Amino acid sequence: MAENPAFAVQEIGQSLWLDFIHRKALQDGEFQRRIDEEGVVGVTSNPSIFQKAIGDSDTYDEAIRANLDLSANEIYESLAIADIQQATDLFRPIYDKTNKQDGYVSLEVSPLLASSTEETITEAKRLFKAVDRPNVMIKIPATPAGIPAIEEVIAAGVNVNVTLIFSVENYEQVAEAFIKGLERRLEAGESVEGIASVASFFLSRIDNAVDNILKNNMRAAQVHGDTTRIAANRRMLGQAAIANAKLAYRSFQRVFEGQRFAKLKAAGAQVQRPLWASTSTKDPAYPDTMYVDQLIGKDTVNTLPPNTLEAFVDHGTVEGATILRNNETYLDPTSVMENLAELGIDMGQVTHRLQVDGVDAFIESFEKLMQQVAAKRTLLKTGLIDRQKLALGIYNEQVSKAQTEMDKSFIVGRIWSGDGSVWKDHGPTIEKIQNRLGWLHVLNTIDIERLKQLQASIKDSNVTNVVLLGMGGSSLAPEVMYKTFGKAEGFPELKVLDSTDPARIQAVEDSIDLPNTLFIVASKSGGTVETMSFYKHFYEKTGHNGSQFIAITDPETSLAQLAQEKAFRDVFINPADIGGRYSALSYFGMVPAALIGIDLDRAWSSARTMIEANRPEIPAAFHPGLTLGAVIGALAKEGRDKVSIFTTASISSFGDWAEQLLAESLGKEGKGALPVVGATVGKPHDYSSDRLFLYLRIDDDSNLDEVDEGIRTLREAGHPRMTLRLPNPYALFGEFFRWEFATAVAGYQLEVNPFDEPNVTEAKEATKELLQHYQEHGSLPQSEPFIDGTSVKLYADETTVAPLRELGRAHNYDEESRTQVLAAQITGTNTGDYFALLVYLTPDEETEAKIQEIRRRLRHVTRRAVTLGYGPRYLHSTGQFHKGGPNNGVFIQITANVETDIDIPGEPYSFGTLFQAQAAGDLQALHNHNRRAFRFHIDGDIDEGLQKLLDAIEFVENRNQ
Ligand SMILES: O=C(CO)[C@@H](O)[C@H](O)[C@H](O)[C@H](O)COP(=O)(O)O
Ligand SMILES: O=C[C@H](O)COP(=O)(O)O
Repeated sequence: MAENPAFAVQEIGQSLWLDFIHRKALQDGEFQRRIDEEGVVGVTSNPSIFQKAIGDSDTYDEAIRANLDLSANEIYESLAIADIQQATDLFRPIYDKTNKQDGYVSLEVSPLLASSTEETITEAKRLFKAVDRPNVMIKIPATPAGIPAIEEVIAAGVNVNVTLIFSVENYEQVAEAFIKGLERRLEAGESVEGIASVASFFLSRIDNAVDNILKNNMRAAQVHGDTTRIAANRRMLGQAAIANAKLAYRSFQRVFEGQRFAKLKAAGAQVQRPLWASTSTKDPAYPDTMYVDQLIGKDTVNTLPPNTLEAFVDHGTVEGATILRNNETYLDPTSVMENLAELGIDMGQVTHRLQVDGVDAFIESFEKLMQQVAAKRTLLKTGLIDRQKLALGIYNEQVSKAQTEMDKSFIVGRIWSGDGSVWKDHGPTIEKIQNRLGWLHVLNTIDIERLKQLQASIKDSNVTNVVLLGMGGSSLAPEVMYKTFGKAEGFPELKVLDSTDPARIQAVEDSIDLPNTLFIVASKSGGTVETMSFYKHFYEKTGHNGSQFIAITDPETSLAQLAQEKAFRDVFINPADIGGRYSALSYFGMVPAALIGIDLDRAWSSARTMIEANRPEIPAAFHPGLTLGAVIGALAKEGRDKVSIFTTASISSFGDWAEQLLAESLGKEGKGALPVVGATVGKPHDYSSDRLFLYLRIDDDSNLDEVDEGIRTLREAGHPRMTLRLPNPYALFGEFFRWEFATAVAGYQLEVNPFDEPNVTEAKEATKELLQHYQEHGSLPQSEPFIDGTSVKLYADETTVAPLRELGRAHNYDEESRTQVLAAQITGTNTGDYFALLVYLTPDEETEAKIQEIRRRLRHVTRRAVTLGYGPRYLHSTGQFHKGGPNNGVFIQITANVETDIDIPGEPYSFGTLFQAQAAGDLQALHNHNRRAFRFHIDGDIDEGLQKLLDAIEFVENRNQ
């Protein structure tokens, strides 16, 4: 007997078929290898198999792309038929060699037709013709509607694989239908030769169902302490399926060795072989080849999924025609059935249910596949798949694992259905999260027609400027839009005011034509101190002219009320379930977009395309939001938690928006991924191994080649990278959504709630207390600098200073030298640390250039990530991460004296005092979290002061050389 069990069974008269199909395996030689080495002589497919092949892989993308105008069903059919044809051609030599006994490939009729005889008949004949190969078998279920169809289709000369058979009675109906079909042919004078059929009898599902009942029985018997009953039930575990198949085989022998069939046989008919299906063991307690070893018999087929086939080839046993025998483990089938009946198990009922469920499961797979194909078609039409490129090197595996896990946990579907438990297990947080998912539904909640009317009313009007007053999520997206698109012809300019620095407020005021300016007061809460202070200032400046104001806020906020009282020009009430940083596509982003003349239809269509491409039907492997989120989350978990975002020139402000989204959503509970934005692309040696690079590029942007080159060099040096190619700037409206979705997904990965910002309020509270002190004492509290130079003073708490002194000593630094103390801090960081420059200066050109130089040099010297944020703006963005994220930040707060000041109408403090109190409040909050933070206060010329910081960096650089 052959040594390989897969060939040995053939000698007993059993054929092994493969229960699997996939284009890749057809093309890369896997099928041929299985024919050659594993004795495979046929193939079965079903809707679940095609769902996995077509729906869950990218192998078919090219073929789908070539058929984008077809319906999902037509696309599926063209793919399936092409695979079946390729497989039939591959197995044709076997078909010829075995004289039409083997070499068949099965294709199932749509499971949606399982309850209609007529439609099944038509469909089976149509598919048989469409595949157009003699060795194809059309699969028809053995349902009540299927049985008459089988007879009819056999009579028409079609090869049939009857599927979903679970009971012996049903098997006998199938055999009867087959024989009748052949008899009709004989009667009609037609040939019965070469018409092949198999009857697919399912195994593991029967054991699954019966074992469940037995185990329930055992639990019940346990309650009564009935050990005899427990034992009787236990003895029957794992017996039902094999016993049932053996009984079916007896029927087979009776029918096909009987007189009636003899006549057909004489006319050249083949027997309808029983085919064992559902043969992978589902209960890991059972041997993985039990449905193969025990069911070997002449004139049978066993169709095996790849794993089971491999297991059988590896360690299967072939001990003759086991189907005819019993042994100590697998008992006599008749007695098994009697025992099961005695234990109250009605096999008729069990098998009937299994067939009904089986049809349903195939329908489910089929429908899922249709949705996936439709979604894939949409996705391919958008070009999004081709435009997202992962180059993650060794991290590929983690990311695909994360994708698979999320697919299995239905994360995308659960997010879309508003399931807050995706992020938190239980408790009131779930409800809070559920009230933060409105960004998913902007297409239904934002009234674009109303925005178009607003747009029309502004175009060519006397409004020359729009000033947006708002912080963080209420201002960042409009800023990106204006910086990217500018203003369209006939529309006003947009200025974003998000700083309490009096010089900046003055600069805005000086740059506008006040009477012709429209102010947008944008605040979700309606109570943000900066925003409302700006409002008070400009409301007074306009001479209390409410018609120069528009409010964007949540329902029933004090701002909504104010807008009504002061007769604002317009009020946009935003859905309350959209959090600030997820509000780009809500009124917070779209009202300013309308006012600067952005093409709203184009913007909305870009957003819509992306939103649809993120629907649950899109498989995890291609899902744009899930993929980006998986990359960010999985790499952060691997220590690549500094997310450097680079863009080409025209969309360079996108990073500021994404920075808030990622930092504030993920930086909490000591975890997070730190966005690093606005930096120049460095050389590989500027970075250590804590980076992930995310690159957004516009296809024909001005500096494309330069950035491409820089990024390529980083990738070649082994840094992981994901590139998102955008066809034009309007694609940003889609990106807003992709990044929001991705952030929600990364929040799931990092097990944090991505919709709250628990640590932002701490700086606010500290600021409030300082302002209270100011009110009571006429000045902000003063602390003692630990280095008191003439042009620069350094302040910090003892937790920050003590280790610095120690480090300084180790390096023989002068404890009183500012440069050397700073140098100690610059030198004294650990792997994974980052620097944050928190700048409370007015960013004129010269200052900005110097700060950028500091940033670049600091990165170069330390290879640490260096972030840059202007206060108080960053408080509404990275401020959350600084305090809530991991304690690996070193904070250098840069302040200066306020030269000119502006009063805030109705408040006892000025903008200048507020600005200073915000800096001091944040420093205090950082210290409260034991962060290494110090204040670098410039007392005099800014440029000179900043030079001192550069000197310290240079000092370290020189020491390093
Ligand atoms: O019907 C045939 C062969 O005719 C098979 O393709 C059959 O559908 C499969 O073996 C089963 O669906 C697999 O079932 P299971 O292992 O998932 O329980
Ligand atoms: O990111 C949001 C900012 O903290 C501002 O909040 P707000 O919209 O309630 O004014």
